[in-house]
Amino acid sequence: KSGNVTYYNNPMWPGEAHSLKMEKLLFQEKSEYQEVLVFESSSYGKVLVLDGIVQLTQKDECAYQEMIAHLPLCSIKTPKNVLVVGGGDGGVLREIARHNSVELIDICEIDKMVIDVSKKFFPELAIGFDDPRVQLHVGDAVEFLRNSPDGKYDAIIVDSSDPVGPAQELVERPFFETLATALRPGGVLCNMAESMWLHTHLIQDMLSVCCETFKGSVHYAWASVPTYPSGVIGFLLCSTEGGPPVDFQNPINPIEQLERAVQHRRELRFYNSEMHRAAFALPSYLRREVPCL
Ligand SMILES: NCCCCCc1nc2ccccc2[nH]1
Repeated sequence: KSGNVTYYNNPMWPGEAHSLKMEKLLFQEKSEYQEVLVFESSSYGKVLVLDGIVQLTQKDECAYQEMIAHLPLCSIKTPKNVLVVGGGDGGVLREIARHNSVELIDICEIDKMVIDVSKKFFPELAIGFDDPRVQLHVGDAVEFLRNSPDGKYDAIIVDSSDPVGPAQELVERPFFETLATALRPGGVLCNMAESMWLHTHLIQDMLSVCCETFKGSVHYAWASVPTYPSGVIGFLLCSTEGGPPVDFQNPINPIEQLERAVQHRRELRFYNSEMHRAAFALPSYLRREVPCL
């Protein structure tokens, strides 16, 4: 049926309602972990919703997928082994594949339905799974990392949903410690870090845990994503100690050099080295609130 899909009273945006006009309902089922919904919107293309929270739309997914992948990968010289936690829609894999220094892309997604739904309705994202470097692991990332050798990864990207469901454990201290152990010295972590307008306390909590856990550098960056409540989404960037210091604000491995190398992939729509630098400019209230920046 067509009409408006409106989300009231979600704890992620108390006191607000967010609405998109729906042309056609395409998929709605409960997986083992969450409700998975796909609909054709009037103005943002197809929309993927998990437990009532918009995860991506065809129109603005580029901002999120490109930033969460290239902010970390353009901050180190030659990323080789990369791990994606979550990311079952495949969009981040599509972006990582642009980096020809990458040799292995492990992805650990807990909900197979997200992968299957993306392949059916979002082929321009699920194309990420076609890259021969991708190794798919369906399951819990905590379990996956328990069996992973220390210091295996140059970069880890946590493309999670909100910590109000299957992703709850991904924002707690033990998991950040597990991530730090899985990274090589001077390795980088980038995880989805909510809205600086709505989740300052959650961001503050995550940042203070990361300042203690990652003895390298810890930074917060953000991007405009109109279909996320408050219109912005943040990224937490951390590097482990013991390697060359990582200066997140000045991409040591600029995407523009890579672009010349690999022409046949879909071109970037959002990320570039200027947007990379700009993403770390923070409002004063956040700079004051955020320790160790
Ligand atoms: N896994 C893709 C990213 C998911 C982000 C979901 C998200 N982004 C938000 C922004 C403001 C409020 C709630 C939000 N929930």
